[in-house]
This record gives sequence, C-alpha cells and structure tokens, in this order.
Amino acid sequence: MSESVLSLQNLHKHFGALQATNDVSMDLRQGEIHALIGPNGAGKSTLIGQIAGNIRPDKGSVYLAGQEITGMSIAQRARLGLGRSFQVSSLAEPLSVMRNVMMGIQALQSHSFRFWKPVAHDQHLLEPAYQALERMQLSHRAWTPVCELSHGERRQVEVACALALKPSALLLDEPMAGLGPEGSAKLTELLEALKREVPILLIEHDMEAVFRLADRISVLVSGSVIAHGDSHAIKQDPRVREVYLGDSDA
Ligand SMILES: Nc1ncnc2c1ncn2[C@@H]1O[C@H](COP(=O)(O)OP(=O)(O)OP(=O)(O)O)[C@@H](O)[C@H]1O
Repeated sequence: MSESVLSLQNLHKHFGALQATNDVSMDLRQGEIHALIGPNGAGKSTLIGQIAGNIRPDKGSVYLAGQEITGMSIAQRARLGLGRSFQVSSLAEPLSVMRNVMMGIQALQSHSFRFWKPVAHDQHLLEPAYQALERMQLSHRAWTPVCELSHGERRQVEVACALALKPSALLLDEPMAGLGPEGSAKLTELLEALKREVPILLIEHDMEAVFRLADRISVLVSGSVIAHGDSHAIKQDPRVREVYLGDSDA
C-alpha cells in the first residue's frame, strides 16, 4: 500500500445540536485521487475546512506527511505543502493569468520586501508560475487577462495557482462546477495526469468525473462516512444506492 500523505483521524465537529462531522477518518495516499462525495449538507465543506484550517475540529487530528497540523493556521499548512482550490473563484479578473498565479505564490512568502518589487520581474515567482501553467496546458494564455478566459480555463488557472506552491497534497473543491461537457472532459484529463505528481482529495458532484478519476471514493452522509471503496464497490453499495446515487441508475 502506498504511503499516506494526508491523514484524518476521528474528526468531530458540531454546530449547536448538529453533528456536521462525526468521527471521520480517512487518508490520501501518494499517486492517487481520493474522491469525497455526498449529498448537499453531508458535511463535505465542513470536513475540507478542518483539513485546510479554517474550521477547528472539536476532536480528532489531521496529519500532513506525518506531521500533525490540526492546530496550525491556513498559511502554515499551505507552507507545509497543503494546496487547495476553492468552490468560489478568487481570481483577479482584470489581471493576467500569470500575475494571478504569481500573486498566489507571493502571498505565501513571508519576506515583506517582496511587496515592493514589481511582481512581473521576480524570477522567484515567474518560474514556478510558468511551470504550473505549463502543467495545466495554459502557458499560451499566460499574459491574457483572466476576464477573457473561458470558464474551463479559469478552473485550470485556479488549479495552477495551487500547483505553483508545489504542494505535497491537493484539495480540490468542486473543480468541475459550472463546466460544460468539454471543459469537464479537459479538466478530467489534466487531473488524471496530475495525480502522479501530487495526490488529490477531490470533492465533486459530477459523478461521471468522480467515477473516471477516483482510485478510491468515500461517501459522506450526515457527517459520517457510510461507504469507502473503488468506483465499482461504491456503485454496487446498497447504502450508497439508497441514500445518494438513487436506486435505479447507480
Ligand atoms: N457555520 C455553520 N453553522 C451552523 N451550521 C453549519 C455551519 N456550516 C455548515 N453547517 C451545517 O452543517 C451541515 C454540513 O454542511 P456542509 O456545508 O459541510 O455540507 P456539504 O456536504 O459541503 O454541502 P454542499 O454539497 O451543499 O456544499 C449542514 O447541515 C449545514 O447547514
């Protein structure tokens, strides 16, 4: 079995009387895509928040590459190699693709003098940004303003922003949201190739993409993992068919 890069151990989180995360344990291994699926309100965002650092668990632990990160800030986790993309785009529309990616790297660097240096001339930012754009097949759009990109290309930029920080694990929160079949197929192809370099925890409602991409799938319902396995096992699981996929076409 490959090495675990990210490990969640017995995470609990409640909001008042609601148990949004109920004793969740799972891991992300080198070279894989592990998809987390579940119906609306299942607790996926709450779980992602506990991994990323914007939600503090009531109980339980999160480890990245063997190091406990449960009490760390979002920035500390990012510096240690936790990359993420967001459900809602945070790109600066009038700025070029390259500037957006470079600013993402710059935001994590602690040397304040860098803020006085023109971002476009900083090799420390330019090289990793360019590499990340190449990885997402977007280097030809490097100097195009984000506002001129298609929706699918914006999603590729968002993943490039996370990749430019050279993460050891990547959290992708609904990367296919709002994409048409073409954009979704393109991103699926890119992510399939990317997992060999960085393992991906994928939160996604597009089941076609999930079944194509995921090596393992965990199904979250009412804050608990009710099933875990590969695509075939998840499609066959009677609990999943009943509560999530619908009994007729799972
Ligand atoms: N800050 C909060 N305060 C109170 N309740 C919350 C809070 N955040 C989430 N919840 C509740 O926790 C439950 C899980 O929500 P969460 O957003 O994690 O689900 P989700 O699986 O991400 O849903 P979706 O697929 O719709 O994004 C929901 O019932 C939600 O209303």
